[in-house]
Amino acid sequence: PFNVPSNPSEEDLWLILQDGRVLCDLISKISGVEYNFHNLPLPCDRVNMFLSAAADMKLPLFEATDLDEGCYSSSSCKRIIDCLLSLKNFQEMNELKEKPSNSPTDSRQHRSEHLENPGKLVDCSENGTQKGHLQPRRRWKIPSHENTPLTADPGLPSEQQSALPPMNSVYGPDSLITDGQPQTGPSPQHLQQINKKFHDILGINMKTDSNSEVESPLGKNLENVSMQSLSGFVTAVFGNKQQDDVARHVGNMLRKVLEELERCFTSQNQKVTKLKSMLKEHINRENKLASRAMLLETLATGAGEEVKLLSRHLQQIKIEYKRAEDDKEMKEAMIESMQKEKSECEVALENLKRELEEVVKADQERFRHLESEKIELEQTLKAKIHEKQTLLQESDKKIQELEAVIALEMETIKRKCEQYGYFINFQHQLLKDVKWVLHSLKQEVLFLKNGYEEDLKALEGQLCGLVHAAVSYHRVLAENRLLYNEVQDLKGNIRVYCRIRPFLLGQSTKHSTVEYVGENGDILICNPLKQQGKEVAKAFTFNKIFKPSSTQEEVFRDTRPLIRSVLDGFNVCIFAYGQTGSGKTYTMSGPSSSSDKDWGVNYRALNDLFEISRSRKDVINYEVGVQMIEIYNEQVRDLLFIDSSNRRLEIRNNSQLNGVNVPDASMLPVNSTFDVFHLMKIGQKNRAIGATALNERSSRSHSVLTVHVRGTELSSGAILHGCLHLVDLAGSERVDRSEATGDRLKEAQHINRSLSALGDVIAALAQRSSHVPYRNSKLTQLLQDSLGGQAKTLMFVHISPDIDSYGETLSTLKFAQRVASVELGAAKSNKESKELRDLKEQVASLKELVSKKDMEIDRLLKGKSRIKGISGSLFSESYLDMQDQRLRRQTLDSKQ
Ligand SMILES: Nc1ncnc2c1ncn2[C@@H]1O[C@H](COP(=O)(O)OP(=O)(O)OP(=O)(O)O)[C@@H](O)[C@H]1O
Repeated sequence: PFNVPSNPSEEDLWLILQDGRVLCDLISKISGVEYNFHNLPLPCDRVNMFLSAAADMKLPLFEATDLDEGCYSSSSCKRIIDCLLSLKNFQEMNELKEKPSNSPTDSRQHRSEHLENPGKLVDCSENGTQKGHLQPRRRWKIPSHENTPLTADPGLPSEQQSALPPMNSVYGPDSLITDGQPQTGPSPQHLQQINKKFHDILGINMKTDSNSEVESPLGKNLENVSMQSLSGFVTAVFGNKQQDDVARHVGNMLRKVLEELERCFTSQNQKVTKLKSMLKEHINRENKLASRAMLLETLATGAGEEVKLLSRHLQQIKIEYKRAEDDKEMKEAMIESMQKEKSECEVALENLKRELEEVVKADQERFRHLESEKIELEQTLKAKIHEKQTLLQESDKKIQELEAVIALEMETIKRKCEQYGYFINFQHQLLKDVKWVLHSLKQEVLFLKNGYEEDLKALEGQLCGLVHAAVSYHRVLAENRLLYNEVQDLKGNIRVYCRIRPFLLGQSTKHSTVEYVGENGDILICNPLKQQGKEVAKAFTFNKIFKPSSTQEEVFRDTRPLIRSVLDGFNVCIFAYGQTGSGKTYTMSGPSSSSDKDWGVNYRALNDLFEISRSRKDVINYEVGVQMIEIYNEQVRDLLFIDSSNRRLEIRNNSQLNGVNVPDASMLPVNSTFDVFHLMKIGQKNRAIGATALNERSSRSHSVLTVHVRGTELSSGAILHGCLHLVDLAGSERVDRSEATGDRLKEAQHINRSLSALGDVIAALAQRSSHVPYRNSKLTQLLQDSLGGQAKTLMFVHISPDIDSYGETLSTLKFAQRVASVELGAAKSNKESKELRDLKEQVASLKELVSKKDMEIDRLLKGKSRIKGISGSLFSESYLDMQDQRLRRQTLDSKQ
């Protein structure tokens, strides 16, 4: 409806818009307000009028200068078109208000779309109602990939085409606007080109269709490429490759990328130079145009119509100039971005170069290391070769030396062989001589052998004699034992010796109760203070009386034979009886600080025992054990207890237990007198523990030292047992005299009871009574095996000569006499009886026989040792042992 040519060009349309008249007509028509723009002479005033009217209608506005820039500036163009479209929408809405549409839904939709986004150019192109209006808008539509040509628009003038950037450049003119916004990234076509090149560089045959197994991330728009797809791509490309292959591939790839980048840079540089030259041309052309404009302006002053034309021309030139300037700006921006890209590429290139250099450096380092190793190895090998060569040379030398030595040795050996030959011949000769000597020696040996055999036979005879002698020796020994026992029996199985204690220091020696002591065991006791004739002296007879002057040795002398009986296998019991302080302990043990001279019966008996056992060691092997027991208040206690529990012990009358009647008491083995001393000290110490301040324990209890002897006859292996009891009895003083009460009375009663029980037992034995009351006291129970039978009993009765002890002395002697009278009674009554004389003769003859046998044994022993000496010089020890064993066997056989 406006003054528009039927087929306007783009420039025509812009010129119309710049004139402003069409715009003013249009807005007057649409708004219904009459604008008097005809009065306005200048196009810019008319445009300003339009813009103020559009502002009143609250339409989106543009700048007046936007019309000058026109289609060469996308932003200006967009603003203008937004404004016009809004105007158009405004008109359509007015039309709708006037006449309702046949398809209200479509038009409403259409309208609403325009209202929501009045500047959306796509809708304009699709809306057929806008045909014939503003045709150049087609150029600003969003280009699709299919429709966008990759070459220049043939519709454009050649000048404009040359001003546009080439279509294969990064930003083509068709990619300038996307959804109404200027596009800042590369075009899809360009990305495809890059992708293709990238594949070419990688040498990867990638398929870009949707069915391909591995899709290159470069096949998509780079904005959408994620790191996962890139890593997937890398895994797909390199996943099944070896590490070396990957390194090689990456190396190749980097090299190709570098090459490509360099190539890009060179092409970009070329383009930049080209653009620069184009820019220069533009500037030249602008200069030309400016000069032309100046010329035209001068001409315009002359011609009115021509001026109009010229002004048009000028306007056109200005537009061209503007366009050229825009073009220049765009190219500069492009150059800037390309330079930026170049610098980024250069940085990347630098990084790659640096990495490459590092890799190369590492390789070179490795190579150098390997080289140095190689050199070292070569040097080592050379050294070793040299060493081996020197060794080889040395070994060669040594071989030569050894060969020379061997040759010398061979010479020496040859010489020695010759010498040995002579020597062997000489030895042969010598051997012959030796053989001859040997023969003669053999003859001599045979002669000697015959002589020795004869000697041996003689010796054998002698040995047989010796064997017989030995057999008879043992027999004689046994006989001797029996005879000895018979002698002891004849002396009496129960013997009572009386020992008179000397006066003690401080005691008056003026009056002694002992009136007379006879040589044959008689003793007269009287009270010197009593008037003569009133009381007769009391006479007692015992086996022997020891005077106060008797020494310990003398006292023991008559006891010694009984010790021998113990070793012969008989039981012996030695008692010390008497009142307290009468000297019992003195007799049995001796004074406390005793020397050998003062030793009591105990030590002397044991000393003898060990001496005799040692003298018999060739015949019998003795083992000696000791027990020490105390009987206090009819309770048996061990005096050699080891543990602290000194418990009460039981007496078991069992003679089959080798005479050990208190098996629970400690039995300690002894090998010497010293051992016995030691044990007795322990016993006395333990006995003293029970003592009180008032009473000595020793006077209130019986102590029994029992020596058990076990002898093994070496020749026959026969075993004999002997037992020696050494009993220190408690004080025998009478109870009524001591006027004791309480414990003391009880003790005294026990003592008296046990002593009278002992007297009863001994009396029963002496009378050979059918019943012997052993069980009446612990003491008699304990000594049962050693009282009666073949056992020997010896009682030392102790009396004190002082007048104060007269009564006790009398009672003691009476008790002792009761024991002794049985044995001695008969002899006492008829001392001169024939029986006794016979007995004495018999004893004398037996003694003679025993001494003879002893002599015979001595002789045999001497002969044996002599023969042993002779045979020792003639025969070896083993031979003699053999003979000895043979003899022993023969002896045993003969015994059997
Ligand atoms: N034959 C003796 N020669 C010299 N002194 C003696 C003799 N007999 C005993 N004595 C002395 O008499 C004192 C008493 O002797 P002993 O202790 O032996 O008597 P006891 O009968 O054992 O007394 P107890 O019943 O208290 O043990 C002691 O000092 C002792 O040295």
